[in-house]
Amino acid sequence: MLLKDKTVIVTGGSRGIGRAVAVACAQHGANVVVSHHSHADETIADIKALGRGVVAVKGDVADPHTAQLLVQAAVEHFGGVDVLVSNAGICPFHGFLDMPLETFQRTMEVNLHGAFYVTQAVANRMKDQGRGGSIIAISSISALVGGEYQTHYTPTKAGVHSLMQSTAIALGKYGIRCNSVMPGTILTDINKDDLSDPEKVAYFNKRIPLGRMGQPEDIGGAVVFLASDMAAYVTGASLLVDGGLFVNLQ
Ligand SMILES: NC(=O)C1=CN([C@@H]2O[C@H](COP(=O)(O)OP(=O)(O)OC[C@H]3O[C@@H](n4cnc5c(N)ncnc54)[C@H](O)[C@@H]3O)[C@@H](O)[C@H]2O)C=CC1
Ligand SMILES: C[C@H](O)[C@@H]1OC(=O)[C@H](O)[C@@H]1O
Repeated sequence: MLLKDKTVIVTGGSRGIGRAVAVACAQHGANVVVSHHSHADETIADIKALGRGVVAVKGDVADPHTAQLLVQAAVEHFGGVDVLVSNAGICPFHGFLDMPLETFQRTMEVNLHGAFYVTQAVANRMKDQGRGGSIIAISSISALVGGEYQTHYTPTKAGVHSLMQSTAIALGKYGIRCNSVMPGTILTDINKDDLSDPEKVAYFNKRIPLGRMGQPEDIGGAVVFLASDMAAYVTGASLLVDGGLFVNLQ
C-alpha cells in the first residue's frame, strides 16, 4: 500500500485517465475526492468496492471556485489533502487558421488556467497543514511535440508541465513536490472521434514500439509512484508513459 490513508484529489475523475488514476490511488489505500462535470457514479462505485472513502464534487475547473470546493470537501470528509492530480482537460481537435476564438479560449481556460487554480488552492492548504504533499499534473507527450489540429491544445500541455517545474521551485520549501506525467495516446473519450479513422489507428500502432495504444490503467502506476514516498526526492520532473511513441523516429 503506497498511499495508505492519504487523501487524493483528482480533477476530471468521472471517466478515462482520471477515473483510472482515482481507482489506482484507492487500490493503494487512499481516500479520494473527484471533481466531475456531470456525474462520477462509476468511479464512486469502483472506489467504494475497494472499501475506501470517496466524495464527488461537481464543478468546472475553469471556475476558480471549484478548486476551493475540492479542498473544502477533502478537509470536511478526510481532514485534509496529501495529493493532487490535476487531470481535467479537453482537446476539441480543430484546424489552426479557422480556429474559433471560443474554442481556443475554452481549451486554455480548462486545461491551463484550471490546472493553475487547483494547484494554487491545494498548495495553500498543504502549506497550512505543514506536512508537505505531492502535486501531479497530467501533461502529455503533446507538451514535447505538435499536432496539426492541436495548436490550441499542445501549448496547454506544455504549460502544465512548465507550471509543475516552477511550482516545484516555489513549493519545495514546504516539502511539496510537483511533477508531470506525459501520457502518449491513450484510448479514452477525448480521442474517440479522432481515432475512428482506421488510418490514424494503424499509424499509431505502427509507430508505438510496444505495439498498442495505451489504456487509462497504464497511467495509474506512474501517478501512484509520484504521489508516494517512493518518489520522495523527485520534484520538477516529468515521466513519459507512451509505449515508446515519442522516441520512435525510425
Ligand atoms: N487520452 C489521451 O490520449 C491523453 C490524454 N491526456 C490528458 O489526460 C487528461 C484526461 O483526459 P482523458 O481521460 O483522455 O479524457 P476524457 O475526456 O475521457 O476525460 C476528461 C475528464 O475531464 C473532465 N473535464 C473536462 N472538462 C472539465 C471541466 N471544465 N471541469 C472539470 N472537469 C472537466 C471530464 O468530465 C472527464 O472526467 C487530460 O488532461 C488530457 O489532456 C494526455 C495525453 C494523452
Ligand atoms: C487527444 C489526443 O489524441 C491525445 O491527447 C494528447 O495529449 C495526445 O495528443 C494524444 O494523442
